[in-house]
Amino acid sequence: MTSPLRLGIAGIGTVGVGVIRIVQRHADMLTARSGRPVTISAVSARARNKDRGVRLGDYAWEDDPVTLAGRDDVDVFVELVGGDTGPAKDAVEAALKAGKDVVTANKALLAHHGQALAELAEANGAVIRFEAAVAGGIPCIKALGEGLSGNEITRVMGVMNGTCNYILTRMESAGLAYDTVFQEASDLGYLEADPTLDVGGIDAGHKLALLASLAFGCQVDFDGVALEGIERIAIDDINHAADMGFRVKLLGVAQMTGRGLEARMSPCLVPASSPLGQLEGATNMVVLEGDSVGQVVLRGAGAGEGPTASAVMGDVMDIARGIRLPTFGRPAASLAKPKRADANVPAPFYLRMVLTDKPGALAKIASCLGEAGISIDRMRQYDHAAGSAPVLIVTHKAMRQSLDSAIAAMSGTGVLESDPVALRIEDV
Ligand SMILES: NC(=O)C1=CN([C@@H]2O[C@H](COP(=O)(O)OP(=O)(O)OC[C@H]3O[C@@H](n4cnc5c(N)ncnc54)[C@H](OP(=O)(O)O)[C@@H]3O)[C@@H](O)[C@H]2O)C=CC1
Ligand SMILES: N[C@@H](CCO)C(=O)O
Repeated sequence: MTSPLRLGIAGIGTVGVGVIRIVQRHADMLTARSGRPVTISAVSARARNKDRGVRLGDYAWEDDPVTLAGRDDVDVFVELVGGDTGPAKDAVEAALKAGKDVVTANKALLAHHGQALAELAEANGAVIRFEAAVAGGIPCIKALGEGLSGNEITRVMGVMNGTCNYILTRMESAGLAYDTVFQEASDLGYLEADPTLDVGGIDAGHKLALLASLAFGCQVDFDGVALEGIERIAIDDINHAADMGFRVKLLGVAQMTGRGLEARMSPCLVPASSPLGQLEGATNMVVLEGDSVGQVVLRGAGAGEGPTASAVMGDVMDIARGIRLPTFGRPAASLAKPKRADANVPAPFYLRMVLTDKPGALAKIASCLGEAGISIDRMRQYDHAAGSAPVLIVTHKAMRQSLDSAIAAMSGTGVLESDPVALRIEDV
């Protein structure tokens, strides 16, 4: 029989346990599909005696993931610890230096160190696979890197943080305030240990940076992703959007423009009738656009034990079958640093603000927009509360930079009671 592919799994939390369950449950099927058995030699985590609800007795134990990565009986190092520094990074580097292939779900690690790790892998004849790092169970890396590799990719988009989509859709369906739903998400265990990673758009930004590298053949450039979180979205924004036929989504968009690579992760208004607009709960959606294929929409679970382990195992199976592709779709040395777009493609914007209710207040705001070259499409004062006037404005297409300078000018008028909320209306 062909020699087995032997895994060393570092991290036996949610995802690691899911991977072990698949290997144990589907041993015969995996062998039949890949032509060789897939086995586990050793595992590593912090707490050796913790009951993880899965059989571990057949596997060697290592306290240190770096030692695990260097074991002679490990062909593929499966990194499911997490974090962009510390044991995850040290162990992945050790595995690659030893010429071992790496499968990881760690978007933070690759968003920050993807280029260096891809170079290290190639220098040592190893491969890195990371399907689980972007949109959990959705095989979007494989779709982009393989199925669509005959296309020039024109745009990639996605709702890639389930927690944020849960919060935004639950606010709308239950009419609840952000803080209330944030607490619900926390009680349900959805939030990362540091919730800013979710609601600040950072986790989804990591994922977008990885997709953009594959899509546009450039180095991973997480610092080039313009990030904005959902913390300032109020139930008023959700309701106004719904009145106009839109939904608010934390949307990632990456596209190559004449000005360079535009990559942003921010709350946007999308048509309620679009596939993205209809995405409910903690589900993810990735939209890929190519010059020959047109638009491809992938929808599925972006997190959780089963879906994420499914993606990890897809990568393991490719390695078992002998499929060896460069980390970001082409040799690392050929990936150039992307030129960052100095301005975004223009779009209409939604603006909500609270003004001091006094004569001329609205005129001052309108003139700030006019002086920045921004034309107003719709404007209304929608409520009144003791001296304050909430106002909603929808602009014609404008550059975000122009809008930001208009908002900066507004803050000098003395009529703003709080910083305006500005949301791009995205053409999806
Ligand atoms: N959970 C999900 O739905 C998804 C997760 N991911 C990514 O997958 C990776 C794993 O996530 P998840 O399974 O949720 O994380 P968990 O927190 O559930 O598990 C992390 C595991 O790593 C172990 N660990 C932590 N520090 C060390 C260390 N210093 N040495 C050895 N082991 C260590 C922990 O040990 P112990 O159990 O003993 O504490 C635990 O087993 C992360 O990169 C995450 O971003 C990606 C997509 C979805
Ligand atoms: N915190 C992430 C987990 C999956 O990466 C989410 O909510 O989507």
